[in-house]
Amino acid sequence: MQGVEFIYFPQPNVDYSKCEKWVTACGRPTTGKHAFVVKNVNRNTYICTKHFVGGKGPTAEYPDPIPAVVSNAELEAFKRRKRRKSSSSGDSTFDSSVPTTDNRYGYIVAKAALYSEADLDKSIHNMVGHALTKAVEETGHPYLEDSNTPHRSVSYETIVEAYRYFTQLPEVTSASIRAEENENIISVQSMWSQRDIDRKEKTSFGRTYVLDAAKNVVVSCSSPQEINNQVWNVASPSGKYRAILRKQKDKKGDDKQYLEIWNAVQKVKTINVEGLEKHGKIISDDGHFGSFQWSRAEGHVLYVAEKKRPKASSFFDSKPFSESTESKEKETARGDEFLYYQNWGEQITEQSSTVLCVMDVETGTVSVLESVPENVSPGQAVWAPDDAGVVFIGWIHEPYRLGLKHCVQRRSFVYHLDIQKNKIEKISEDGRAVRFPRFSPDDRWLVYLDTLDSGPHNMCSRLMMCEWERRHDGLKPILDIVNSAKEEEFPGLFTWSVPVHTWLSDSIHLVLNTFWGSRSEVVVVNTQTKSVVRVRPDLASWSSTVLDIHGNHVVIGCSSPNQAPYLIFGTLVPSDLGSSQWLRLDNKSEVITSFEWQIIQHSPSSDRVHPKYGNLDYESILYLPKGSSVNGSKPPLILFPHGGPHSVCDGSFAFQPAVYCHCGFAVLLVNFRGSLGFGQDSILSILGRIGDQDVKDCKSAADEVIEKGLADGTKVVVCGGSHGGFLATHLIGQYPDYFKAACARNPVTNLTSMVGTTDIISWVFTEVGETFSYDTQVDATILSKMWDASPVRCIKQVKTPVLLQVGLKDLRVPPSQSLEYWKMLKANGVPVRCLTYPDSNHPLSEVEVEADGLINSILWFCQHLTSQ
Ligand SMILES: CSCC[C@H](NC=O)C(=O)N[C@@H](Cc1ccccc1)C(=O)O
Repeated sequence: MQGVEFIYFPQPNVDYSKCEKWVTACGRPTTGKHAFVVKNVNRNTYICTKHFVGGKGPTAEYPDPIPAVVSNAELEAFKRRKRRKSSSSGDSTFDSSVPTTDNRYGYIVAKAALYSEADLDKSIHNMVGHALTKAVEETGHPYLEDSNTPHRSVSYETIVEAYRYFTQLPEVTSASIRAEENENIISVQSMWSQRDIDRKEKTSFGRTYVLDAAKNVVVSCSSPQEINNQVWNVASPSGKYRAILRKQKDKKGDDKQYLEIWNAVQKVKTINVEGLEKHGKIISDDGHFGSFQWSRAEGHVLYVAEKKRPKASSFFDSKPFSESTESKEKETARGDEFLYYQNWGEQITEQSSTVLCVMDVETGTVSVLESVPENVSPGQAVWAPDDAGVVFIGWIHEPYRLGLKHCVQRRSFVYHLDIQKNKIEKISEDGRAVRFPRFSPDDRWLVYLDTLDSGPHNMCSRLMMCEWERRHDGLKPILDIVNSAKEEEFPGLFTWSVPVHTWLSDSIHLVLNTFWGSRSEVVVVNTQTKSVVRVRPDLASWSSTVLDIHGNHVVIGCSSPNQAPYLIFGTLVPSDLGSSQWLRLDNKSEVITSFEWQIIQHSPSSDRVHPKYGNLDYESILYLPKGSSVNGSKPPLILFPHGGPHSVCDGSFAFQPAVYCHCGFAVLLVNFRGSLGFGQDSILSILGRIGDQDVKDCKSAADEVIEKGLADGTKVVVCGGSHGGFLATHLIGQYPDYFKAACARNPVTNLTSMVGTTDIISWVFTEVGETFSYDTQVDATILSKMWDASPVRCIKQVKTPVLLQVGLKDLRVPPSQSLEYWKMLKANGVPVRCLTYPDSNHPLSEVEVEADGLINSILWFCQHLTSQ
């Protein structure tokens, strides 16, 4: 392995003079806050091999380190001096018994290190960079190697190899900032997720960066450490304690949860929360119900759990009913063994009714807050000022629950529960759906997001605010719905999440994430002037997402289609955002050299202009294999529309298109009208027009790319999941000669049969332009609209071979949608192959399933691109 290695530093108690010599030689400051002197050296001190002439560590000729940052001229001078002096130091030469360091990752890293951040970053950079370069060098673009006979040049081994290279790129999942006692010293704890195809799972690992905010430098960075069983890990406001919720299998193999309290040096206690039998499972950070928060006084932890269910027993269970068992007996429900508990749909099947719980850290006792109305499932709870109560979101679950995943419009309220007075009040307006309540650092202001409580499953949000003490005087929108926006203007707030800490220290500015065209942007909102300003921490990355805020410090995840995620730390100056300071925590992650990408703007042709909303432009992201037009051979094209339809391809690093493009395909991700980030009119424009407007937007985007000569119009395939699969199956029905192959993951194929089976019935009504209410019945007129919008309508035209990928546990688009389509294709003599994944639900995102689906799709495309 090329690159940097780390070796142990000589220990003062073993060889004081060598230690002292090395300390001086490596040229670190010996005074000031970050002084490096002999007394700082301990068993965890390492030195990077780049500190030695030759860059490979101590040699007989150059046994001692030199400062890391030396110019070539300085290095030559050092060598000359050394030659003149000859080797007269008397020091022992390199001791081969130096203990080896951790090399689990194929390169050697140190735990607490004496090295420059750049050194470590270079080693990672090299590792990933070499891997990818090697992949292209050794395998070429599998498809492009011989574009006339691609089926011969591509083997699954080649694709597997390419797949493996991409699994080396971790994705950041969260980060939190903590200030040490010395306020300039900041630590950033980051969590990452990485595919491990051999273990068939995603592994999580943590890395901690220690920064000197005043000097804007990274002081040290821990090696990655795998952390797989933490459900929550949250620091107390002072940073003195941590509450960790851990899941662990018991001897029977059942998942158990334990709540642990840690101080700076040790675990203080473990509470077997399930053993207390107060509630069901504590809910994780699921983006819907879950929250886990210390009280300001640090005496309590607030969390959300599934409600305890009464024990059900059979009618024939003949336990004697005695005095001593009376109270227990009352808790059991005879004949309820098979009672149906409705859940919250796709991927939220463990939640039915939730409860708010408070754990007393001192005593380890748990109280379930009882005053939440019966028809409400609470979640996203935060402590109210003075810890006197809690503020939470309550979703109304009567008359029945509609799936919550990817659906922001579910009827809900912001509630305040005064714990002492046991009094509950509604804060938000009626007729709305609300999310993410957040108090300002001075506890004066409360903000949250709201949308209509009906209509499309995602849309433009309002940012609402009230002054807490005067909350009864009303709420004001800080950001309102934006119907349409000109180029570069703010298109409205479109977001799936708001960081737990979202305010800057002045309690005036908020930092939020939003989709802005085909991009994820971080914006600073001034709640007084209502201005919205984008902050772009790094011009080298296209998309950014704020992960945590502390004071005026922010940590932001950055990436681009061809750049793996990395972190940037920033110190914002709210009055002059342009002078904010940025610091890259990881060295620039590898730019994937096998492809390039660009944004393409589209204006619908005059026949496609919306009758009500007029001209609405849209965009797409085109990935192009590098060198694909060499010798005039154009790459085949994968048209890849997103699902939703109210979602967006935001230009952050995306695994699937990256693998496709690395394998030699041009990939076109289309943000057709109806996507997030282009104003509310764009969202509304598609309602009643799915299967038509969106289909034409995608087809014409592909036409434009082909007309520009960027891809081969005779080699076009299409793929997509869910609504993207709906578009793929529509496209092959409406343009039977255009596509050589199609791949659809859990596609919506027939709305008339899906309306009774999906967890989000409302979607079917809304998207065909009908109003949904819980008691609406489908009649012949509505059914015919649904039929007209369905891909099965054009089944007779389909000629394109179809690969179906089906999660048998999908609640969103039930497998019957794919299987119904499969039967029709079979009956009509169209080549079809169907992969069913027994334990998968809608996204097919389990590592093994994702890999199987991805590789099969590439092989399917290659097979049918050549068999004409
Ligand atoms: C009744 S199925 C509707 C299709 C589904 N829409 C919402 O869930 C869909 O297309 N799902 C997308 C997931 C998604 C949806 C919204 C935003 C981001 C992702 C898919 O599986 O790709």
